[in-house]
Amino acid sequence: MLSPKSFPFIEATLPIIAERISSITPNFYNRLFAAHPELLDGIFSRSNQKNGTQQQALAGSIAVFATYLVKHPGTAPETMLARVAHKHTSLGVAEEQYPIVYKHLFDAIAEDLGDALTPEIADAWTEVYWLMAHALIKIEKGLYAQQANAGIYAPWKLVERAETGVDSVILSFEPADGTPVTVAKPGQFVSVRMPMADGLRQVRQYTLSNDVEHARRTITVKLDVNGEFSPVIHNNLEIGGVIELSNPYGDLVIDNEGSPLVIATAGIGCTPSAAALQTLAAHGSTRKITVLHADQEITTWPLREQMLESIGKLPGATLSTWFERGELPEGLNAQSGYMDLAAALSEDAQVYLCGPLPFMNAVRTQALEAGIPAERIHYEVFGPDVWLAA
Ligand SMILES: NC(=O)C1=CN([C@@H]2O[C@H](COP(=O)(O)OP(=O)(O)OC[C@H]3O[C@@H](n4cnc5c(N)ncnc54)[C@H](O)[C@@H]3O)[C@@H](O)[C@H]2O)C=CC1
Repeated sequence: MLSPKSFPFIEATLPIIAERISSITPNFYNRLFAAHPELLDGIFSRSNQKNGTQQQALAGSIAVFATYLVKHPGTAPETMLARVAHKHTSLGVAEEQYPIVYKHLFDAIAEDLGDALTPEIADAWTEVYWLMAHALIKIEKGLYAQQANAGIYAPWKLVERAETGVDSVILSFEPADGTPVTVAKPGQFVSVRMPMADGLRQVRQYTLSNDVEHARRTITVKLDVNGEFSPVIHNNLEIGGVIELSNPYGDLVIDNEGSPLVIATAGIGCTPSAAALQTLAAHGSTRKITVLHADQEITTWPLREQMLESIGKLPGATLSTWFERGELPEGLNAQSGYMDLAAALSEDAQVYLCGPLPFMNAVRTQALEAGIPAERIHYEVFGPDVWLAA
């Protein structure tokens, strides 16, 4: 909890920090990478640096955390902290890195605010930083301790590869050494680390799309021709090829039983839902599940066969689909255009969303307007969570 001494300084400077934070974070990352270029090899994504989403996500999380301390003293933004901690642990972030981030972040703040940063204000924001850092370190230690091994990455061998939808590929890996395998949960992701053409390693997180409870990792990767990572996965990885996968992380997990579920996905955003449906079916779940999926057309829907097979095994599941073009398929409760969530919602529903950001904005608004409280609307964002800040 924020000390009474710091509270008025944070309350008074929150608007100025919130306004300046988006120009402070780019300066912070420049300083950090100048002092620690090794962090660009296998931890930070240079694409997210270039397109600014990493800076936005950091700025957003600091602003959200400080606002929380001021508006709800004694509580913490649990969802945000858990989300950040799961991402950090999938990258191997360690306690020793927090003082390094502190130094460069506060140097950037000092440069930006100049004389306006009095010692009292600096002390108050230092307290905020360490409250957030210690909260994260605690969660991250707990997450590391839950793993079957003490490492960050282990080598995994590609054993199966299949095309799905358009431009997407399902990749299944088996352990390439004796590292003990953590059993994953549906909805979790792994970090994938691979060397790029210039030798620098890059990392991306991919949701497990199948086999979550087995000693096997299956991910589904959509090709982004303008991206850096997915073309390497698509073009350079052949059966027998070995890459590095992290232990599984992610807190957006769907339980076998409970109140009615509404799972609304679009495009490649169906990967967590495909894993959840497969696992629910394997456990013989009788939960009431409304599956909604929107895609460009029937042939562009990735993991379609797997999802339809799982839905067929779930007595409580129903499916509705929306397609922007092409002939509407039979038997899939298909409609033209964008998804309309309203008809699927019941008062006690837990709603899970995953898809491109414009889709999530649209369906989240529909759910809120239909009276579903925000805490029952869960979502997965691929990449830095710029949505949370917004
Ligand atoms: N949760 C996340 O962070 C996700 C992010 N993405 C990002 O989005 C990119 C595009 O993903 P694709 O699968 O190619 O999606 P896409 O561009 O094929 O769109 C899939 C469907 O989303 C729906 N949609 C799109 N815009 C909408 C809007 N304004 N309102 C309502 N519905 C809308 C449409 O039904 C569309 O067919 C990916 O490359 C990825 O970077 C994709 C999936 C999940």
